[in-house]
Amino acid sequence: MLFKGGGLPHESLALQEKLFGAGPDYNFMTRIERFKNSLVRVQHFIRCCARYNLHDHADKKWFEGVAFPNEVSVLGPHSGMFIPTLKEQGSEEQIQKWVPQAEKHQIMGTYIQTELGHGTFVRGLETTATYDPKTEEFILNSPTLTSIKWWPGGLGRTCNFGIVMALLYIDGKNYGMHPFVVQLRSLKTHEPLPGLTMGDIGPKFGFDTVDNGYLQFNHFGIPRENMLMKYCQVLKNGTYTKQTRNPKFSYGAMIFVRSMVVYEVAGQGLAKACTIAIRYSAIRRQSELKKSRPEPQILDYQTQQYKLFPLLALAYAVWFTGVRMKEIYFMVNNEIKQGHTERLPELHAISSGLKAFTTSMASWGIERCRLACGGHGYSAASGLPKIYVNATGGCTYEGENTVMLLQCARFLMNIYGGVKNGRRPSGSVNYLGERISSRCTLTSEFTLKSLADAFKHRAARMIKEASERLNRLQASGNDPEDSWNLNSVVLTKAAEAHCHYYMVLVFESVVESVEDNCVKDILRQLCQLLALCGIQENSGDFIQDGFLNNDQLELVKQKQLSLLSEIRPNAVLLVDAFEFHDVQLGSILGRFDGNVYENLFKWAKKTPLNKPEDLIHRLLR
Ligand SMILES: CC/C=C\C/C=C\C/C=C\C/C=C\C/C=C\C/C=C/C(=O)SCCNC(=O)CCNC(=O)[C@H](O)C(C)(C)COP(=O)(O)OP(=O)(O)OC[C@H]1O[C@@H](n2cnc3c(N)ncnc32)[C@H](O)[C@@H]1OP(=O)(O)O
Ligand SMILES: Cc1cc2nc3c(=O)[nH]c(=O)nc-3n(C[C@H](O)[C@H](O)[C@H](O)COP(=O)(O)OP(=O)(O)OC[C@H]3O[C@@H](n4cnc5c(N)ncnc54)[C@H](O)[C@@H]3O)c2cc1C
Repeated sequence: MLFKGGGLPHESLALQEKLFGAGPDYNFMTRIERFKNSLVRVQHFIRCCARYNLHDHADKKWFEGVAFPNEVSVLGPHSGMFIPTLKEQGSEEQIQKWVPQAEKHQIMGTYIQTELGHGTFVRGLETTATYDPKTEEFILNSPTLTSIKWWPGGLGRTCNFGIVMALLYIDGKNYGMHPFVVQLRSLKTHEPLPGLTMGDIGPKFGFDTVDNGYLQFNHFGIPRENMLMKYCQVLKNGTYTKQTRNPKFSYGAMIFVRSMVVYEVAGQGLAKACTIAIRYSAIRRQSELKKSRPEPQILDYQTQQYKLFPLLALAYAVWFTGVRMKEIYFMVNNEIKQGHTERLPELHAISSGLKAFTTSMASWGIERCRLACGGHGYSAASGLPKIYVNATGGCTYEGENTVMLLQCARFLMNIYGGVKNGRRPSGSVNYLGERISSRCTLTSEFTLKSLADAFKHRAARMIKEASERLNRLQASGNDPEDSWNLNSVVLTKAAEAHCHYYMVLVFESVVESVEDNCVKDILRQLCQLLALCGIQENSGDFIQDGFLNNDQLELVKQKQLSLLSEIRPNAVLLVDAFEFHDVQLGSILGRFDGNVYENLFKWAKKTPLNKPEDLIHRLLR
């Protein structure tokens, strides 16, 4: 019960729904069958929302976790981007008009930004929305091949509405990117409206249950009232007005999803993978530790513990960090709504940095879990391939990870520059204003404070060095842009060090807040392991300036190894504590009852290749 709190009743309700628990096996379906199956589930989910009065986004999420295990449905873009953007960027009138229909699923929408030629560089997008005061319409157009919208989830076949990000033109003047509500398909026939060419972009690495799509506009008119006008307005006569505001408000949907992805994608994905790999490692027996003794559980091999327990610690860390990231998002967003925008840059930086840092770590960790399961990990029955292909998408969507780290670094450079000029930083970067000790306080006790301080030292030093290197590059004649590019590897590493410190700090604060001494001790061990592995894997960063010496590094290694044995008795309990139901794991290896072999055999017998099939039979005869 460490995690779930108020979510359980909704999860139990969802688990009672036969359609979610049973049905055809995902692994034996073609992509089209997967997509259709997901749509059937979407419809049932919508009925359940009405039946159980599910309105709150968080309540629905519990349900979705059971209805769409380890996959994204078309409801993701609808409830995660379309509705929040309407709410955040629409005027009161617009919210009244569209949000109730969208919440009742009478219209289904998505977020249409990326184009064939540009995803990362939002200012390079080419779709135009030209205002015509005579008809009081915006004319949407795709002027080039590269301007065709490409990727939006649900666009291919499902959605009948979308929020299209396009360059606003009035009287030949470009006012930059703005959001427009666009009806895409007939509400009667579901056919694309005239002037739109659209469809699915084809098979992908994962995301089989989502129809990521393309959309080409051919001078397609929409009413003036369809530009989202909370912050900027276009009057009937074509006058453009805007509130004093940060132009980056129109990037708000991205900040929201980045903030959610840390928990929903990285935290959940890695925790599920660890659950599967650790439970299976307690079931699987192989080789011998001692002659003539029973084969040990593979979890008793130190090397297996060394593979999996750091990932378990990481899963806890990412989970806690994801919860904290959500809290920060809602807190700062409330401040922004009340006109206090001071913390927007920090929110952008920390959500970009953590989204990148945690999805990369989780993606790497899920693959390690799969490898740790040997041959059976390679089978779809393990559930790990599906978890991996869907979670690793998080490294790319909502801002490619390197680019996101560079956004975080940009903020860190601004803050560090400010500190040099006497400004006091606050929030997640307040340590940049502190005098950081150059002496390492780590002793064999490895208190959480001393470990966090080591990460603080590393982050502060790497940020300082990245800033100084940037200045040197400029001083030696490079312009600011070239200097940035020539320094960008160093900058991404500084951003990672900042995020790493943040994650260790969050974990430490969670441990300190736990009252039950037994739970506290176990979590402390995990937090220590997380930090010690971080030090060892990045040891160069800690010894480069003499902060850590060889003796201390040896202590780090020894403690890491002793923690493996200390964690071993609780390992299975620690993954059980995530409380994933078998339906959510979708894994034979990770089954709660441990009946792995019997069910693998049953599963293999069901595979379609074992069914009588004329052509195969003829070819093989
Ligand atoms: C669908 C969601 C479902 C559910 C939601 C709930 C839970 C989530 C869980 C799961 C999600 C599951 C599935 C979803 C699956 C997929 C959905 C995917 C959707 C998409 O991918 S939508 C498209 C996303 N696209 C991007 O992210 C593009 C990335 N690029 C950019 O953001 C920008 O172009 C970039 C790189 C930031 C550069 O912008 P720009 O060139 O304009 O800025 P500068 O670099 O010049 O910087 C200027 C200045 O502005 C600051 N800044 C930049 N961005 C922001 C921002 N967003 N907010 C605030 N400030 C910003 C920047 O730092 C600079 O500041 P400075 O001058 O230094 O002070
Ligand atoms: C599963 C999935 C779902 C998606 N859903 C949606 C959706 O619903 N709506 C939507 O609008 N979009 C969606 N997208 C698109 C997604 O947002 C973009 O693919 C993403 O933002 C990355 O942009 P890109 O494809 O242009 O990558 P690119 O920018 O082309 O990246 C390619 C490489 O170039 C590097 N690079 C690019 N710019 C820089 C730079 N400035 N500095 C250093 N390196 C750089 C990157 O690091 C990367 O290594 C989705 C994508 C995926 C994979």
